[in-house]
Amino acid sequence: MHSKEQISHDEYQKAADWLTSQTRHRPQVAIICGSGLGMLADTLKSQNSFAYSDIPGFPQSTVQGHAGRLVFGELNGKTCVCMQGRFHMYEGHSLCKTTFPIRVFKLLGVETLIVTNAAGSLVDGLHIGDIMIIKDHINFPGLVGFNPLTGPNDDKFGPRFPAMSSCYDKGLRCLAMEVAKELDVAGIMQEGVYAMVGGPNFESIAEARLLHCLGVDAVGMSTAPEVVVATHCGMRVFGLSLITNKVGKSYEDSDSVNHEGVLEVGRLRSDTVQKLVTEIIRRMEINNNTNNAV
Ligand SMILES: O=P(O)(O)O[C@@H]1C[C@H](O)[C@@H](CO)O1
Ligand SMILES: Nc1nc2[nH]cnc2c(=O)[nH]1
Repeated sequence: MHSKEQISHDEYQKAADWLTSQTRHRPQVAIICGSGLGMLADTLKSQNSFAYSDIPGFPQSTVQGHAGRLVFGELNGKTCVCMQGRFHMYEGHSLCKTTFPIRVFKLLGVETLIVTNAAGSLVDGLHIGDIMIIKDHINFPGLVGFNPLTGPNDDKFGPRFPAMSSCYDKGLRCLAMEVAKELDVAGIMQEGVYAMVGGPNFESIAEARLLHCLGVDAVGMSTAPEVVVATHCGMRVFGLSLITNKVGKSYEDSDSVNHEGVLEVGRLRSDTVQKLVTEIIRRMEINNNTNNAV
């Protein structure tokens, strides 16, 4: 599935112009809700929401737990746009379609992207229900050429060869830990490395052992392409993985993971994730003088 699909600048612009004509909100922060974490969008005040099917160029969500709505609104003094449902490579979307909303957000003036996901833990220190602040990622599809930036570079968004050595903003990671301490949830939070695999199957035991050997703390099926595209166009990025399951590394393990279980942990922890993100957004500094539109 090495997609050659290209999306022109005009197509991103068309979606951005349509949204601008439909809502008075001009978002500074975009939030992507992971599996089972869609209720984050419900916290926005003065909401305007749009079904993905109504937005020019948007793909459709096909996964349970991903509603398929873009919600605009205010959160603790910041204007936000929330993806209630994301797109995954395994749904059959090309990677440039999977990441289509990110460039639309850029054109809307978004400066900061907050990504959330559900992920399986590969290490002893990360338990079900813990929240991992993403420090770095391994983009497995990207390493073998499945990258949303493949194809002619759109210089209006960013450079041909973008650096990825500091894509998860350090200031926001420190802020998240401070907030976690104040909310008394620091005990379930730590930084770690997220790896994206293509999915949709969960890991075999041998794959889990390989990921563990490679230094992966948590594994999932999303996020890295979104972060690559956001970093390429100069956005500040913050990411959280909710640990929904342990990834079995022993042939003696009898537990096996399933999507319903993943969604259930999302529901159980939604309140904590919501409080954390809301408070981080409240304290986050926004550079109002930056005109990010390209
Ligand atoms: O959208 P995210 O990355 O949170 O979803 C994860 C990966 C799969 O889509 C699904 C598996 O249960 O959860
Ligand atoms: N690949 C993968 N994705 C997940 N999403 C939630 N849990 C998991 C997991 O164990 N593996």
